[in-house]
Amino acid sequence: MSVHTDDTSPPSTPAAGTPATGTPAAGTPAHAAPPAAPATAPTASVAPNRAAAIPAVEVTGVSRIFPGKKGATVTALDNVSMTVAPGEFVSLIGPSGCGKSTLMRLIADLDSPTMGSITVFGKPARQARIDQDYGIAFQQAGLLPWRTVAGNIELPLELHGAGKAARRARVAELIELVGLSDFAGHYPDQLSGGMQQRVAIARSLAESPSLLLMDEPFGALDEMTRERMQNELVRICGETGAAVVFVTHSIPEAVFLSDRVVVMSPRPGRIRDVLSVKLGDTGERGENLREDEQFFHAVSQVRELLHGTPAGGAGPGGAGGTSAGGPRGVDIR
Ligand SMILES: Nc1ncnc2c1ncn2[C@@H]1O[C@H](COP(=O)(O)OP(=O)(O)OP(=O)(O)O)[C@@H](O)[C@H]1O
Repeated sequence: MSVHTDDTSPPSTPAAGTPATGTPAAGTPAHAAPPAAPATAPTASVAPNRAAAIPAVEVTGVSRIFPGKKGATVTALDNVSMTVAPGEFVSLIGPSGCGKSTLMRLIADLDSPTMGSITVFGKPARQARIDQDYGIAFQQAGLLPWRTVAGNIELPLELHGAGKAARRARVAELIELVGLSDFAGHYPDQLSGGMQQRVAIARSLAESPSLLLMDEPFGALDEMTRERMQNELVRICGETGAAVVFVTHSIPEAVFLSDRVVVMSPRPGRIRDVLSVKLGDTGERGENLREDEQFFHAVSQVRELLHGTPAGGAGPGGAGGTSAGGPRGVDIR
């Protein structure tokens, strides 16, 4: 997924030195099973048992239309509605150009919807950005090369005026959380890509956000490192209780990490379907899950949905079609 060069730097990740190109990522479980949603605009909604809580993210009827060439327009998103519960991990998956990054950027208030509204913990996206209510992790780690691991992680705390002692204590905690205790004094160019990504994730967690926006954070990593990072992300989300909106092109990654997978249609981006993937609480999602039959089953379901054949066999307009009837569930607990 791409983020365009007119982007501003991510809000809660230190702006300085963060490339203008990149992609976001991130959370924990909640299982969606909204009753009915309009067939024309499937809605990824919050699970009934969380309905009382203020959603981490609420996207309502959002469209984003960009000016195109010669007076034409590009509809990147068309009437998208989606709710992410506190502590829930939701992945967005869909063909290239379907608007995943656009949606992320709107949630992060790096861009504004043409129509519709977005709230983060009940606040307008703009206010949530000002209040630093979320952390962002991008495809490129975006670390400052002249700062050490500790210095990079510390930056958002420094920028927001935290005292030295508090910063040091928090940085030590975060470095341990991402398993880089032996590398606190190293510089980014002394680290592997996976280690740099862990630094970026630690930095995005510095201010203990209740929401992480992650746009293909592991996209540039080799498969083994990527799986290790996924395991770590599950563990971190379990420990912090953060909600996560996570963009990926990898179906197994989405299934492994998520409570729900939101499948988007080709441009103009709409929510085609929502799959509830209940593959266990964070503590239960270990390596063995990747070999589990239910995991493969969920992967197949998402693949079918992506190809436009809803899981369950019916076409998009059929009984088992879009999430108008609620997300499908795969539950191996
Ligand atoms: N600032 C912009 N100006 C014009 N068109 C844009 C702009 N940003 C995005 N678009 C268009 O909106 C559509 C969605 O782009 P977006 O980057 O959100 O897709 P994506 O799903 O993230 O793609 P990918 O998976 O390839 O990264 C694309 O057709 C893109 O060209």
